Amino acid sequence: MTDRSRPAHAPEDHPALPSDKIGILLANLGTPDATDYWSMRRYLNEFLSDRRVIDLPRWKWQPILQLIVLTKRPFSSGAAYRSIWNTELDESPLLTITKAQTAKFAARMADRFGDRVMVDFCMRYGNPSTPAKLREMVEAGCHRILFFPLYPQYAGATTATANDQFFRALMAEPWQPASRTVPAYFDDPAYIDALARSIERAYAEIAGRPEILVCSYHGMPERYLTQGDPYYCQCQKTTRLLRERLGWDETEIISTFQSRFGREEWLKPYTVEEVARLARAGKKRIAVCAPAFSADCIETLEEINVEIRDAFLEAGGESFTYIPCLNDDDAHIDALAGIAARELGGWLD
Ligand SMILES: C=CC1=C(C)c2cc3[nH]c(cc4nc(cc5[nH]c(cc1n2)c(C)c5CCC(=O)O)C(CCC(=O)O)=C4C)c(C)c3C=C
Ligand SMILES: [Fe+2]
Ligand SMILES: [Fe+2]
Repeated sequence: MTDRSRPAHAPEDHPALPSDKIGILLANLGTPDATDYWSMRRYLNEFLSDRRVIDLPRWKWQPILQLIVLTKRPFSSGAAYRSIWNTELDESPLLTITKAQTAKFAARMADRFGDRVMVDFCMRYGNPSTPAKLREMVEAGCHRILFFPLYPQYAGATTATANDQFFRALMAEPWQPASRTVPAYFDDPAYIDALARSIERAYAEIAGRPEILVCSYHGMPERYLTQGDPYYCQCQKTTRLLRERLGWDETEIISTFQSRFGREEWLKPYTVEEVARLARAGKKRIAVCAPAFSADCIETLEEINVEIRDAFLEAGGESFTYIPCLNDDDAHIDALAGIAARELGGWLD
């Protein structure tokens, strides 16, 4: 319930106003509401019509998207989502994990700042939408909002488009809250430490140490890098900092890029080709982690843990360990809470 009261010294007939709060709105990519053809089509249409994701001119891309991609892909992607779906809650894993992260993060913020801070999450595509969640926060009396895209590495296709959607939603507010966005945290020591600890934990449980750790990042067209997107460089830096924190040498950890979409050249090496090459080069045991994803999703649970695993085993590999994303791991939530507290500087003093 929104806490409303008449401002001090205001006339008797002044409308009651909601209390002055600070909102922290966590944001992730989005996910379909269901796995049937139309739910998948609606989601993919919104996602793949975003010019931050596919930057081709509309006249060129929209006929290909509407007449070719969206007649086929909703079937194949729907089948992939069905294989990982959370049937108990009837939602995608990304949504289940984002809810768990938000609950833990909200508890951390309440411990630190009490009830002046309100925490919620939204998605860039699909539900819960960014405009709907911004409206709820404003309605609850948030006059300041910290918008927090949950992508460790900045990409135009993720961080910037999430921010764009938030700014568009702000345009519709008659009393616009003061707003800040949280920058990428690819080199944040607490995030690197949380990743390192998750890897140390996984390695301690594997019988026979993996010969190499593959850090598989979601890919993007190579052209975006040459046009100035820093994503590739931030991924490389995350891997280097992780290696230094683990105290490993360069032969024990590499960066690769997955999820190629379309015919253009994407960032290389491609994970699916690299794991097969490693197997053919005699590596029998590998581990794979996915530092660009704050939550496990179709790209990790299906693409890495099924397709990329198969590619390694078919090429002669013997042991493939997928190390889950940080999800609602305490060290991850502590890292996110530390970043948020820093970015709130001056608002709660
Ligand atoms: C983590 C960073 C991400 C970048 C960079 C990114 C770029 C990017 N993605 C596509 C196309 C697709 N991505 C899809 C799923 C997806 N992508 C990310 C993250 C990044 N994408 C996440 C977290 C997810 C999972 C969502 C979930 O519900 O689990 C998909 C949909 C899945 C499918 O149909 O296979 C597509 C398509 C492009 C073209 C792109 C380019 C910059
Ligand atoms: Fe993607
Ligand atoms: Fe994929």
